[in-house]
Amino acid sequence: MFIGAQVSLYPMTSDFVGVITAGLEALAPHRDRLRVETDDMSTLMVGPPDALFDAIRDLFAGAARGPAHVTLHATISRGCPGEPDDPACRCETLAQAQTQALSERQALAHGAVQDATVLGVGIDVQFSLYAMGEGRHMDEIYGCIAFLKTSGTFQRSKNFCTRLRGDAGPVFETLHQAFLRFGPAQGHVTLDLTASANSPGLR
Ligand SMILES: Cc1ncc(C[n+]2csc(CCO)c2C)c(N)n1
Repeated sequence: MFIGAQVSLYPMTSDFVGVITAGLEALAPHRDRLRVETDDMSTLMVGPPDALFDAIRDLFAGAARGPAHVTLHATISRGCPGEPDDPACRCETLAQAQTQALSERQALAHGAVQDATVLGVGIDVQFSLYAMGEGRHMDEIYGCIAFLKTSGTFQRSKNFCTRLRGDAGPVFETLHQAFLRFGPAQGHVTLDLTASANSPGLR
């Protein structure tokens, strides 16, 4: 399986390079578990989901600790049939999910968010989970939305997406669990994510 993300920070300040650099510096502890490649548009991260979501969380928290309004956009993908298999992306939780009922996966996801580390950085998120394939894929999406509503980070449902709000720790753990535990364990699942911090619209 191939698991990874293309991630971009968009700081709303003339010092945008400083904010992006602060975010990229926060990736340092994750570079030994992920392949990280930055260019002028985005940063590619490839590796297992736990390392991937911790890295995106710390990238965004690193940028959001300053006073500037900053947004992040990420396209996160697992199991894309067009990508090469990469043993570095192996994930025990995905292997186990194949034999777990939806209710069991919801309970495990809930527990993981309860245990998430609080970072002291408040964020807003809007995201969509896409479980590719045929058949009853909406059962997985509705199961995921039921988990989101009990996660403690749910803000509201919108057309095509869900909004979360709270500390970056539990919010990114909610996203991690949605991506990992819902949709076909060995199939193609993507997550489209926009995060925002320090928005003047909230003051
Ligand atoms: C996470 C992330 N990675 C790369 C870019 C692309 N980018 C745009 S400006 C800039 C700094 C000066 O080159 C970089 C690297 C981004 N926006 N966010």
